Amino acid sequence: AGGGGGGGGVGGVKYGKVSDLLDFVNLVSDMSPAERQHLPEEMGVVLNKKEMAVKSGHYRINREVVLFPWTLTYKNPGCGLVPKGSFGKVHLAQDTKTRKRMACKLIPLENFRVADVEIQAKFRHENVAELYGALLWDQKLHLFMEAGEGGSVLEKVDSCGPMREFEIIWVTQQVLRGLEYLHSHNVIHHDIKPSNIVLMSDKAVLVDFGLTVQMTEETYIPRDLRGTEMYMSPEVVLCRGHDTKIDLYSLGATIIHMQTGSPPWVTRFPRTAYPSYLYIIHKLAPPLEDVAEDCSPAVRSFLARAMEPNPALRASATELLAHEALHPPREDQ
Ligand SMILES: Nc1nnc(-c2c[nH]c3ncc(-c4c[nH]c5ccccc45)cc23)o1
Repeated sequence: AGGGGGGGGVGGVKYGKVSDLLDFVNLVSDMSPAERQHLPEEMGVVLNKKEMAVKSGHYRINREVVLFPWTLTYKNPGCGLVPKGSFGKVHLAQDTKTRKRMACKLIPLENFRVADVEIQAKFRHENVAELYGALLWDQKLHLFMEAGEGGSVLEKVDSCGPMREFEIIWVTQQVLRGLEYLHSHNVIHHDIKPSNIVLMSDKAVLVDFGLTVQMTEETYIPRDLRGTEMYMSPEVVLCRGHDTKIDLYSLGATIIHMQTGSPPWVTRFPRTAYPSYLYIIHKLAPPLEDVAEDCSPAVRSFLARAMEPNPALRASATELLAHEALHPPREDQ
């Protein structure tokens, strides 16, 4: 897959379908380090025929595409490289022929998991960052994806401070639509937090599927602790099995971060004194004391439903989308 064929050219990059891309990434990830040494220099599958112009089987950095540091939308001193995702640096990329701007995540082969790509390739939704193609150059996998040029919610909050309630409601609706779709396919994102929500002019999308899990049973029994502590639900901390409801708890924690500028817990339990929050979450969740003082009663009620400690009683994405907090009466009504 990807080697030599397709595109009628000499390079190893071809246009293909999702199944071709999955064959390619499985082939590459199954290889031993020794076998990887003998891979062609350039290899890959491009899904997005419209906006990625493969030329005679080639799609080369600084030829068919250029990568450059992401000039942050805000003035914060970011090094121009987007904060690392689960296992990769994210650059801004631009196709030299179509001018299409994309996000390009570089993942060293030794860190690459097929799950990184599989979910994004198989499940397409307007609130899930679209995967445009996967290419291998000098032992690094380059994932080309839909770019959120407004940066992530974390950058926005770090640079501009707490968000206003109507902005929080807008982001929450977008995230819930993406989660409702993923959960309807038994997919758990597993790392919902401000840095994994990126902004475009007209929507927000979920990114970083490196910890994603596709459930085959009612409950997912984890082998390891996955996610980011401050946004983690009590049932994940307990490690006795969980389901898609964990993403809604993490969304609640993300809302607290958007409205106060800090994740839950850290203001009351400073990181300097608490190396881990797992016990605190287990004993004290939900962190409703960390909800912003000026939070509206409707959003406060939303948070109680999203962060209900018992996942069986916690609201689903569909139920939360119907919550009154997301349908505030218009000013003039
Ligand atoms: N870990 C991860 N896996 N996939 C992505 C990703 C896909 N499309 C994207 N678009 C934008 C950004 C992004 C994050 N912080 C930023 C700050 C400034 C500008 C852009 C950004 C990240 C992505 O990120």
